[in-house]
Amino acid sequence: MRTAYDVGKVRDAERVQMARLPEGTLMGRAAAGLAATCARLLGRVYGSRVVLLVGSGDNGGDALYAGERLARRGARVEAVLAGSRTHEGGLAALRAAGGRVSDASALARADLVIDGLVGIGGKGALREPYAGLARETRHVRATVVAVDVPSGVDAGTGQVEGEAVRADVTVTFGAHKTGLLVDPGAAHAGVVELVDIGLDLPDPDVVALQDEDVADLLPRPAPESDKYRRGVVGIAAGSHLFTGAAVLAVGGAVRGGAGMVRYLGPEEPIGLVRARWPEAVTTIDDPAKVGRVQAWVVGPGLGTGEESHRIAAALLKSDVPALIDADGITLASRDRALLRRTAPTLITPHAGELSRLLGVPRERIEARRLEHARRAAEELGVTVLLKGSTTLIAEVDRPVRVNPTGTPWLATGGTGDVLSGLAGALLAGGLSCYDAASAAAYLHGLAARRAATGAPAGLPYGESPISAEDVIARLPEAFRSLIP
Ligand SMILES: NC(=O)C1=CN([C@@H]2O[C@H](COP(=O)(O)OP(=O)(O)OC[C@H]3O[C@@H](n4cnc5c(N)ncnc54)[C@H](OP(=O)(O)O)[C@@H]3O)[C@@H](O)[C@H]2O)[C@@H](O)CC1
Ligand SMILES: [K+]
Repeated sequence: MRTAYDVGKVRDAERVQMARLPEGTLMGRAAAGLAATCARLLGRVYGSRVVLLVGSGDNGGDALYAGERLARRGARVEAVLAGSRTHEGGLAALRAAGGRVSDASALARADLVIDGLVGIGGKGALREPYAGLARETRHVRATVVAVDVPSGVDAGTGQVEGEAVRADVTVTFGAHKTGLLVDPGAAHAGVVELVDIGLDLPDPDVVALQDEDVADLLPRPAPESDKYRRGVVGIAAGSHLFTGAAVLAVGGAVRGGAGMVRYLGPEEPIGLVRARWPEAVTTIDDPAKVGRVQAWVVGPGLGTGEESHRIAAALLKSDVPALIDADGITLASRDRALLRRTAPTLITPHAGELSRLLGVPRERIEARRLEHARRAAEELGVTVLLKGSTTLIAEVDRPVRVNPTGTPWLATGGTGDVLSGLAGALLAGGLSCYDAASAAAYLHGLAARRAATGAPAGLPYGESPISAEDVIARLPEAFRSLIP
C-alpha cells in the first residue's frame, strides 16, 4: 500500500525530528537521496551537465546541496537563482565544490534539470520568474527531476493553478505528499521516489492500494459456497431509452463474481439483458416482485422521471447496501431523502454529478477533487467514489483511497455502468462500501488497461481505444492477475 500525508502532518513530523537532530541533518539526508537518484539517472556523473533551478526556500537548499554532491563527482553544475534570496549554506557549498551561478540559457545545455523552485512551501500559482522557468523545462531535452513536489503543483491537493513543472521523476522526502497521488498533480510528478529522512508519521491521509492489497479484499468462493452465499446483486438500471446501461451493468456484475444477478427493468432492456446475459434473472418493473438480494445497484440509465423516482425510492428503502449511480444520483440531488438509509450507501458520481449533489461548480470539483470527495462523504453520510482521471474513494474517518490503475481510454460511454455492476457484485459478496468501491475501481482500471494495450498477449506495442464491452471482456484476466 502506498501512503500519503497532508503537508501539515509532514511539517509537524519534521519539526519533531529537527528539534532532536543537529541542524541541517534532515536537509543533508534529503540532498543525499536526491543526489543519489540524479546520479543513477545520469548513469555517468563525471562530465555531465546539471542545471539547478533554485527558489528562495529550503526546496532550493535541497537542490543546491544535491548539486554540491554531483559537482564533487565531476558534474558541471550550474545554478539558476530565481528567488529574491537564496539558501546561503547551500550556495556556498555548491561554489566550494566548483559549481557556479548561471542564467536560464543553461537549460538548453543540460543533461539533467533539478527543479528546486518551490516545495511544500509553495502557495498559489507560480509567480515570475519561477513560472517562466517552469515553462522552459517543457522544452529541454534533459531529464527533469522535481525536488519534493513539481513546482507549481499544490502539495496538499494536487491542484495546478497556472504554470507547473512536468517532471520525469519526483524525489519526495519523508512521505508521499497527498498532491502527488491525485491529478493533475500526479500527472506532473512522473515516477515518484521516496527518500526516507527518518520522519515518524501518524495515520496517512491518502492511500493507494496495490495488487496484494486488492487480492486480500476479493471474496473467493469456498468449496461449500452456493450462489446465494456468494451474494445476489439486484440491478435496477436501463430504460426504454437507455437499454445499453442495463446490459453493461449486468455484465459488470456477472463478470464481477456475483453468485446471481437479479435484473429489474422495463421489457425492452430485459429482452436485451436476457439475450446477452442469460444467467441473469429478470423482473419487469415491479420492485416488490424481486426476490431477496444482498445489495442493490440503482441508477445507470434508469431515467429521472416520476416512475424512476418511485422505483429508486422503493429499492433504497431496503436494508441492504446500495450503490447509487448516474440517474440515481440525479434523482438523489433532487430528493436528498433517497440517501438517508439505514444500510450502507455508496455513490459513484463523476464531477458533473457531484456538482449537482453538492451545488458546487463542476470546475471547482475538478480542480480540488480530494477536498470535494471528502466533503461529499461528510455532508451526505455515504461512501463516495468520485470518478475521473484519478478515481477517489472517500469515507468519513478513513484515508481517501486513490485508484492507481486505469487509462485515459476509460473516458468513454458505458464504462461507468460496468463499474457499477462490478462494485455491486462485490458489495453483495460481503465487502464494505469502501472496500467494494476500491476493489472495483482497481479491477476496472486493470481490465481497461489490458484492453487498451492488448497485454499480456505479446509485447506491448501501443494502445487503442476501448469500449465498455472490452472492459467487461477483460475482467476475468484482471481477476486472474490478482488471484493467480
Ligand atoms: N522542513 C524540513 O524539515 C525539511 C524540508 N525540506 C525541503 O524544504 C521544503 C520546504 O521549504 P520551505 O518551507 O522553505 O518552502 P519552499 O517549498 O522552499 O517554498 C517557499 C518559498 O517559495 C516562495 N514561493 C511560494 N509560493 C510561491 C509562488 N507561487 N511563486 C513563487 N514563489 C513562491 C516563497 O517566497 P516568498 O513568498 O517568501 O518570496 C518561499 O520563500 C520542502 O519541500 C523540502 O524540499 C527538506 O530539506 C527536508 C527537511
Ligand atoms: K520543486
